[in-house]
Amino acid sequence: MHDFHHERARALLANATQIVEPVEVNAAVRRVADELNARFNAEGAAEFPLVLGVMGGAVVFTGHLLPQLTFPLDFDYIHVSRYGDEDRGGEIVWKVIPRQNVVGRKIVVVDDILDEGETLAHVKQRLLDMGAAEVIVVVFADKDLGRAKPIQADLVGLTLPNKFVVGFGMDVYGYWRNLPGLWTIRQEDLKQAD
Ligand SMILES: O=P(O)(O)OC[C@H]1O[C@H](OP(=O)(O)OP(=O)(O)O)[C@H](O)[C@@H]1O
Ligand code: HPA
Repeated sequence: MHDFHHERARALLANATQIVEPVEVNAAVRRVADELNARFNAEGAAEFPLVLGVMGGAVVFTGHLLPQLTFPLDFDYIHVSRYGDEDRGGEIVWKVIPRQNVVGRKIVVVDDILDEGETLAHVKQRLLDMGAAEVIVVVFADKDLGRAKPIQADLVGLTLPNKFVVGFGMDVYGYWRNLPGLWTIRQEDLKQAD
């Protein structure tokens, strides 16, 4: 079983193409941090936002972003999945739902990627329905689908081409969230390929 996953993960990466170097990834995180710092450190701003990481994909971005934020904040996470171990989105499955600490708060939702936008549209609506005062959506990457999405991010680190991407928290069939740069998976290696 482990041999199977090891071989499959290595084969997927062997055929993949690197599209963003780690140095560019880090620069994108820095830009997002600078924008958040400018907003929440602004003259007269006395806000205390709740930063909410959307697990699992957001784990790496969140881990890099938080130490670069220079204003007082609260941190918590939610866990929601729409892709599971697939390369195409399906039903939204909540694994850890938002807690009551979202009520009345200004929330900075942090996720790795805005793809079709279904996940974050659902997350934002749920937070507002629970009584969040404001929801600011921050994504490391926004995939350029060439069409409108049900939600737009308030802050974006990088815009990516319309290809299946792995690295910096993003996985293919559970593999390679740990890559420090971004890679695209060869179309023929995806299950959805005909
Ligand atoms: O814009 P969408 O098309 O809805 O896709 C974006 C979502 O998909 C990924 O999560 P996934 O369901 O793969 O779970 P994961 O975070 O555990 O990888 C990613 O982390 C986003 O939350
Ligand atoms: N890669 C990995 N996970 C994803 C993607 C992607 O391109 N889109 C949505 N979740």
